[in-house]
Amino acid sequence: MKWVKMIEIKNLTKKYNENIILDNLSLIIKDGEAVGVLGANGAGKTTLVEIISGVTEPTEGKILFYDKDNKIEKNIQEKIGVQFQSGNWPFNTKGTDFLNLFIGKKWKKDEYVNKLIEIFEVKEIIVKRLSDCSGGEQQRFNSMLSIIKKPSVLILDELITGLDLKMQIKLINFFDNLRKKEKITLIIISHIPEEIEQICNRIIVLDKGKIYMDKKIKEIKKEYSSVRSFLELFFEGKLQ
Ligand SMILES: Nc1ncnc2c1ncn2[C@@H]1O[C@H](COP(=O)(O)OP(=O)(O)OP(=O)(O)O)[C@@H](O)[C@H]1O
Repeated sequence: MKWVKMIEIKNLTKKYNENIILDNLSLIIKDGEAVGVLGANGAGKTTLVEIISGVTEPTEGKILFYDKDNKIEKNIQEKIGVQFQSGNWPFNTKGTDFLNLFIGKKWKKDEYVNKLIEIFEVKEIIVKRLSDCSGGEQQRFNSMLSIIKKPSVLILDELITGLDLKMQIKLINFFDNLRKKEKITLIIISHIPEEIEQICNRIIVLDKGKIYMDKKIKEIKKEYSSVRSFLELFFEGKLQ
């Protein structure tokens, strides 16, 4: 089957003052791929996905979606769903306020939204002030919001960090099935190799703002038996 180039990153550099966070990075993500982005704290993972989603401007370089510049085609970014690590909710905001805003009052009768509320177990959470919710509860709500508009590219930043094991298993399976059924393109940042191994078919390892490795999960497993063993060698500095 012929593959389609979905996201193309060309010579991307991001600097904060004189600090180079992303260093002349180029990358192509194909339609329907599930890419895991790994690397140490501060490697530039969140900055990279913030730039892809349009939250942050690059210092240099370009992001193209289906060969179109995202600066010109702003509506392309509406097809991107993002779940970032945490939300800064305005005081007093409830989950239901966000649902009213995103979907309109009709969300109560929307079958898809109600199914998501059930899967993410947020029925009791959305009626509380988000600032009063626990970290894990906010995380569940954030993840649910990321797919509420049925995006064609979904970015998950540390999806399961801070969730209890039951929820971790449930959400990994949910996103894995969603990707297979809906054929969405997934970009997942995680420090949990098993999450990446189950959902993704490719990994990108960032090291100090550069791509250290870009490989198919199949090849990683063949060479190192698992993503965890590969990462252990990487972080111990035992890879060439
Ligand atoms: N708004 C900002 N201003 C200045 N420096 C920033 C800003 N945002 C990020 N950085 C810096 O950029 C670097 C990369 O941050 P980023 O959040 O992309 O890393 P990460 O790989 O996602 O890390 P983690 O695994 O800890 O989440 C860090 O050194 C961070 O301090």
